[in-house]
Amino acid sequence: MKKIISHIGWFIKVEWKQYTIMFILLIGISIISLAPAKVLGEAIDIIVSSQLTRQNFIWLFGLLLLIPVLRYLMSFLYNFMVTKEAQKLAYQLRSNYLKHLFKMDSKFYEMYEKGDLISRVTSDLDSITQAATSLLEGIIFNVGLIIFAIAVMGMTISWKLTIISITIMPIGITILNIIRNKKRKYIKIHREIYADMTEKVLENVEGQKTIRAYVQEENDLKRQYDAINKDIESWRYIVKYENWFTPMFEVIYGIAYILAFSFGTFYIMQQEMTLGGLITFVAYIGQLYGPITSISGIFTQINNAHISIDRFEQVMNEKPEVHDEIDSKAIIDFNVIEFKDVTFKYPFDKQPVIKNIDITIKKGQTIGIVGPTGAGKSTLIRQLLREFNVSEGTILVDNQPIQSYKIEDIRNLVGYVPQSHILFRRSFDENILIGKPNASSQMLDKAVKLADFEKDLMFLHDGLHTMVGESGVSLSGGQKQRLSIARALIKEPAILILDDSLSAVDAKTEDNIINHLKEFRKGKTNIIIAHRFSAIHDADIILVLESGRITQRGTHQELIRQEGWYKTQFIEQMTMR
Ligand SMILES: Nc1ncnc2c1ncn2[C@@H]1O[C@H](COP(=O)(O)OP(=O)(O)OP(=O)(O)O)[C@@H](O)[C@H]1O
Repeated sequence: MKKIISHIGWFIKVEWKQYTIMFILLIGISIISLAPAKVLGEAIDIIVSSQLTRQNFIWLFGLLLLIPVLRYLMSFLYNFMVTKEAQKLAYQLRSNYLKHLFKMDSKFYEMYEKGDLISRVTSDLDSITQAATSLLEGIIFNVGLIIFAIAVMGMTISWKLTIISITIMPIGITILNIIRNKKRKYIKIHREIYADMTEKVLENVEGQKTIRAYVQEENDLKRQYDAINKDIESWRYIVKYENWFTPMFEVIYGIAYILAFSFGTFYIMQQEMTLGGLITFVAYIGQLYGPITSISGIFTQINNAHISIDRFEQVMNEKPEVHDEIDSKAIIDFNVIEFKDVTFKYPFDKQPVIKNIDITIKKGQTIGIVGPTGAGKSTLIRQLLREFNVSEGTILVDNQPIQSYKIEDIRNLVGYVPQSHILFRRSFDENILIGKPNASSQMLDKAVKLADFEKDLMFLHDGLHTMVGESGVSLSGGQKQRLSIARALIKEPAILILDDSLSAVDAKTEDNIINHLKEFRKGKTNIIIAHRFSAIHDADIILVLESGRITQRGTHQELIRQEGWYKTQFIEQMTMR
């Protein structure tokens, strides 16, 4: 409870006026809920004692009519407000979470699976929001109703009967507590199993084409069913205790009725209470059932919310290792970038992927990077995106460590075209404009031209306004590559990185793009990772990376004269042509 309040205290502080009105409404609703039984009891006593007059009748009739109308109005207002507050809170928590995810670095995304992150912002967040809003109702309304009912029963009907009837209640409440404690143990496990199931469903949706291509539907479905079964199994544990104990609570509650009825009849005979009093009393016993079980439900909700808050806060408390310092410097262009003895190891790996790298990248140069698959080419160049901190050595930008600059500025220097192209379900131009949202239409046209995408436009029914299908499925591999290149080019970045981004285009298109880069990116830096040497042939410097180390460097002409990986591969590629 304390945890929930401290977690959403800021929200209650901001919304205190609404919370105060809701508090007053709930007290009103709980008092008014008790009124019909009381009026009915009074009416019966008046009838039994033959004191029913026309005036009494109109008065009682009016009251019985007014009570539900008032209750309806108050409940309507309360429900309206509570729903609005729940939505506001969910919006705030969700947007804070999403903002936080954007701040996190690549290490964080290696630690958490997508499905897990999604379940934290959906089911966990729902349980926090629910607790934060329904707790007020649960506690104020139910506790209020129990207190008022017992007070009315004791003060206006019979203290003795009240004490006799409610002594049985603690046993019932203890039973409800047992159920709650047993459930708590399994809820945490269930949340983890649920996250795992979400991850598997996501993987299945993303990879369904591959699964179908390899006719693996049955195997994959089996994996899915296993995950779903595990989820159901864990939920079964949770409801098991409920199914065992809830009927016992009903039996004990029934005893309260028997006690009220038998002792009540006895007190009527003793003329210690009236028939109307007993009817009101029994009606109140009935009215207490809901609040008592609800309060136990509230404790379950509190438990769930505690677990969810822990899971939610675990993510929110993660700090990115790659972050800005207060005195981080701004940078809009550079002259020279130097890798000095850089070694890098992925956070959860034992061995470094790139080792003792020394390179100098000057403004205006075109650098080619080649090497066997898995040699570390992408890893090497992605260091410029500041996804991770290097493990050893330094990267200097104009003689200052790269960490001393604002991360956003460093990323803004770079236009990175990755190997796997992420296209969004937006139009072609919107996909390109992600590179520079405020670009003019001339800049857009130029980027399309430079990426050699112009020729594809005639096949699009609505030109650049045509929608790209889900994850770009309606595009060929080469079209996706060129669209991604246009996105990077529109940014007019100081450094353009093509990470094996020409692998799916034909030789002529590759030639066109390389020629466009030479022509239009004069004075800017291009880094091209490629397997086909034709793409890096004219680079100022070509680096050969093997097993994470630079084994050769030089121009194409220099490298084909040296014995080594480059010459061997070059001859192989020439003979295959
Ligand atoms: N996020 C990651 N976490 C752990 N290891 C990784 C990660 N990304 C890449 N690796 C590993 O680092 C090594 C180098 O990968 P990298 O993608 O840099 O090579 P590459 O030379 O670009 O390969 P390719 O030519 O096939 O694209 C590989 O062994 C790969 O498994």
